Amino acid sequence: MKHYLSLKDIDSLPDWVSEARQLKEKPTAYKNLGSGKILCLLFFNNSLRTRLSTQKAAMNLGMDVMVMNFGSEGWQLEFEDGKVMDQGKSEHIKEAAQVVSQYCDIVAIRAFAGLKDKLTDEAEMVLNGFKKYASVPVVNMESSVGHPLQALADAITLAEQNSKPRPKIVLSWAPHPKALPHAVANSFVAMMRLQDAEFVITHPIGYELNPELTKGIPLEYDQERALENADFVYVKNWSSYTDYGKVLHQDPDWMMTSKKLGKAKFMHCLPVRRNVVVADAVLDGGQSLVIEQANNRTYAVQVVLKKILEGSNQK
Ligand SMILES: NCCC[C@H](NC(=O)CCC(=O)O)C(=O)O
Ligand SMILES: NC(=O)OP(=O)(O)O
Repeated sequence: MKHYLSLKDIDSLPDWVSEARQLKEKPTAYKNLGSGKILCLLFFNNSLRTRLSTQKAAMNLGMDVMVMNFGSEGWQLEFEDGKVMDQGKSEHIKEAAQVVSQYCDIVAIRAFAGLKDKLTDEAEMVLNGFKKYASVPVVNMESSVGHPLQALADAITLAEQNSKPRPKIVLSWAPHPKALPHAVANSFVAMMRLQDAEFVITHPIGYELNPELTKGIPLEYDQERALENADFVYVKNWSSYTDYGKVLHQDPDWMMTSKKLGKAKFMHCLPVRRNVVVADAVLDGGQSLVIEQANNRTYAVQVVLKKILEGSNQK
């Protein structure tokens, strides 16, 4: 494997999950694999988990890590071909990606959706720009349309917590004051296609995800009905896809509560707005898996980095 850009780069999810769980047992078992290798993390958006878990995973593999925040520290990058660069953008992706490649062995990138223009976001300019012009493997740390490291971590958490042959898993939309991207929900849906589970999506009318990604998956607009007999409830806000990037309403009735959750386990990628997305009692109770999900981010990205390092060592 060269890049890790989406779940399509996983050849066998069960194998990767089991390898990640082995790494969790003995995190420094491959300390020599990354020795002398450098990972460069480029952030165009904020992060807590992705940044620290990726640094930790790289260190577990013996790699050195460099981090750069483009939002506040880097030059503003231009992505358009043939552009007359006489405005605010100082550097073109063509030079930036080639230069960064000279300083590291793997580059990992976070660049969220702008949520202004669907076509621009779906073009994945930042990730694809690096993929095109960088000469080192590229890892997606949440792009416009996907968060495949989160989905891999969630698959690890489900494997650890599930005791049924075919659990019922519900992806439930929640209210939020800001317009948020579709990336986490999209990758969760893609990951669920690789699971043996009864999977249902629930959200208010107008919050349908990209129909190409959700084709064939049951959608239930009645949240209460969707949650009946659920084993796992994955809660997440996203903005409208059809009325692109808009917050249509913030219906507080969609917040996850202990009553609605019933006996199910609660999942969320974090960061989460307490008492808007989910009630305190759920996060503070024994059915919440959010802290373990964040823990598993380390082993998800560690398995990705390990596979890239093993691949590049074979050359
Ligand atoms: N990587 C995890 C989620 C990141 C982002 N959430 C956020 O921006 C929430 C920010 C806030 O609550 O202000 C998202 O939904 O894609
Ligand atoms: N879940 C997640 O990606 O968290 P951060 O945005 O803090 O990295």
